[in-house]
Amino acid sequence: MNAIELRNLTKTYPQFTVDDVSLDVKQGYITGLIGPNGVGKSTLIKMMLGIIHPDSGSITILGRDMSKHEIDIKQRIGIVSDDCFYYEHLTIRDMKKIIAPFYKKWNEKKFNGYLEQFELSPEKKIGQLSKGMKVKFSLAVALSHEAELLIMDEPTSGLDPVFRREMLDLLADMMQDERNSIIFSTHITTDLDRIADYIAFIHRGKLVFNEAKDEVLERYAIVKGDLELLDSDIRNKFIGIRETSVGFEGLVGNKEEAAQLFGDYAVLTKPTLEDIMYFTAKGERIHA
Ligand SMILES: Nc1ncnc2c1ncn2[C@@H]1O[C@H](COP(=O)(O)OP(=O)(O)OP(=O)(O)O)[C@@H](O)[C@H]1O
Repeated sequence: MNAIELRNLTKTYPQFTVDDVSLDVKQGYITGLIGPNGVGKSTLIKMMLGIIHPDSGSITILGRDMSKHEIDIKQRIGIVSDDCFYYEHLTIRDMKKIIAPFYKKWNEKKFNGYLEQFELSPEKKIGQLSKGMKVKFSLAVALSHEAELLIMDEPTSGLDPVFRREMLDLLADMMQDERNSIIFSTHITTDLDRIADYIAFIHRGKLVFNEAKDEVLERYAIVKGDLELLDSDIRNKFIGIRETSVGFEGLVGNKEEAAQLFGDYAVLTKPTLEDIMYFTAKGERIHA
């Protein structure tokens, strides 16, 4: 079963299009949504949350059509972002009084526990919270109403390393219940190395792939070698390539094919998610 099903989603801005994206977010797993700046990650997430509406396509969340059941769906999802549209002039306590009655399964004890754990004072005004504190507050809200699905837009970008680690542990705890799911947009790919099961890679408004992280890391390879190995046919085999005066380093999407092609003449290594993002952006080629 899928926690989220996006089908043929398209949204056009004057200078940018989310272009026919279909994506399944599997229930029971953590999916990382990765991609360089400005490729459409936030636009996709805002569509999932009903904040902006697609020009065409459909969004099904927890088995229900988002365009018809937004209020019911939002009972069951948690939203984590530093941009949560809370009222800036209210204190955390007063904001909670507005939010809590909306949720049928609100757990006040849990919420107060998270405020304490995250060192958030209930007296503090939302407008005075730092970026990281806003993320902590929205995480406290998300974890206090038994959300089955967390939708998180760049949740770790404003967080210090200590809380980042703590947050990843909290997410891992949530995943103990196998019905729960998380989608998590970021360009801090090391967080995903740690916790993601699936990786959805967006580039220039298109989905490049959505695959199990381990399979992605097995399928791609970094190839390093001398410049004399390169001619135009060989260059075309690379998704992205960086050439210097001493040699080249590039990303290929088929490790076996590259191993046959280069034999002992080049060195093949396992890429990181960051390598995949970097070379795909550099190569500017969609290969899905
Ligand atoms: N309301 C809008 N009107 C016009 N263009 C927009 C609007 N919102 C976003 N865009 C454009 O859509 C593109 C994608 O933006 P989006 O915020 O989805 O990217 P992103 O992948 O989340 O980037 P980042 O990692 O930098 O947060 C950008 O070129 C942005 O300028």
